Amino acid sequence: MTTSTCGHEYTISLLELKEERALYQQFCDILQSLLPEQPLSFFIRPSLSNKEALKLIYQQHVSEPLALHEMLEKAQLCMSKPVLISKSYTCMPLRLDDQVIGLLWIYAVLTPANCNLTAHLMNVFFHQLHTLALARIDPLSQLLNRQTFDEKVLEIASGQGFLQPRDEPDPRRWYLALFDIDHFKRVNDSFGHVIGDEVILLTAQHLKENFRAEDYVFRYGGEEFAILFQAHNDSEAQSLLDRVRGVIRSVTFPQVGQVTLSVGFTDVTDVMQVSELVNQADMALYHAKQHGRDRVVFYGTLEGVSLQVTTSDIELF
Ligand SMILES: Nc1nc2c(ncn2[C@@H]2O[C@H](COP(=O)(O)OP(=O)(O)OP(=O)(O)O)[C@@H](O)[C@H]2O)c(=O)[nH]1
Repeated sequence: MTTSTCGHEYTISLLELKEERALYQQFCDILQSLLPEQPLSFFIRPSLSNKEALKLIYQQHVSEPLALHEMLEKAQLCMSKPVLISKSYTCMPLRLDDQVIGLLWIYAVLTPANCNLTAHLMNVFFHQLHTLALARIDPLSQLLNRQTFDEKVLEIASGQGFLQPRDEPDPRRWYLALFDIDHFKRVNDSFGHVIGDEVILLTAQHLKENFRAEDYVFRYGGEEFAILFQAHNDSEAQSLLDRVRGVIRSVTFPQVGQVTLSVGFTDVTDVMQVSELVNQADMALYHAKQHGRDRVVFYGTLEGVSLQVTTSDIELF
């Protein structure tokens, strides 16, 4: 962070950033230099999804922080105000569609000048975050798009989680699953592309709802979805994917009725190339398609079998 104290320079420094992690870091650096003596906590929902809980991003000089639910309750007090100032604290909530998607809580009363500048910079930060988030979204399904996929896989394979890992004694590992809607061409041919698009959208929503907020759900291609998710082991991953497959199988899609999915998955190791990882999940998906569809296949169970699949048979992405 520069030593500048100029609001304009702070604004420019936020708008220049094209990567979310750097944007968070910059905003936290700004808070540190703008409010060096103030105890504060800064929370945000990193994906801007209202399903996700607020995460603590930054804290300084805080000895006894308020519980998050207390903060949220207090934030509700300023529904129509951009900033809430009491005798002992200043609260700046960020809102999107009536949801609090971020919260800066300062355990002190700011001067009006500092308060205005901080509120302004918080809005600049949020709008830049929102712009970056929109560039990562597929417009039809509202899932993360293909362009974001490689970036996230590399991030995960190199051991950098964007979010803090859950505090569990038995850590979970990352897996990649490829979901493909079965006989989707028939849906388009029988009902038209508009209904086909609706099936893609509804499937995307069900997938998103059935994975955790910290997992990543992508629209990978036309009727294909890629999921980066966590499980303790291979059998837990298999059960989770089978459950999701079952959920979608039980949905009655308007006009179309039942839709099934084939799924191939593999575990993510830190030495993998993205292409190798996708190739493994794709081989498992291919196997699921070849063995009746509407099933989940783990790449790790394909030893020997995968060798029978010739490269020309595999639809690489
Ligand atoms: N409506 C709609 N259709 C799409 C979209 N993207 C791809 N498709 C169609 O999805 C269909 C995929 O067909 P195939 O690759 O033959 O696969 P399938 O019919 O699902 O058969 P299996 O995968 O073998 O079960 C093609 O007809 C594409 O035109 C999209 O965004 N919207």
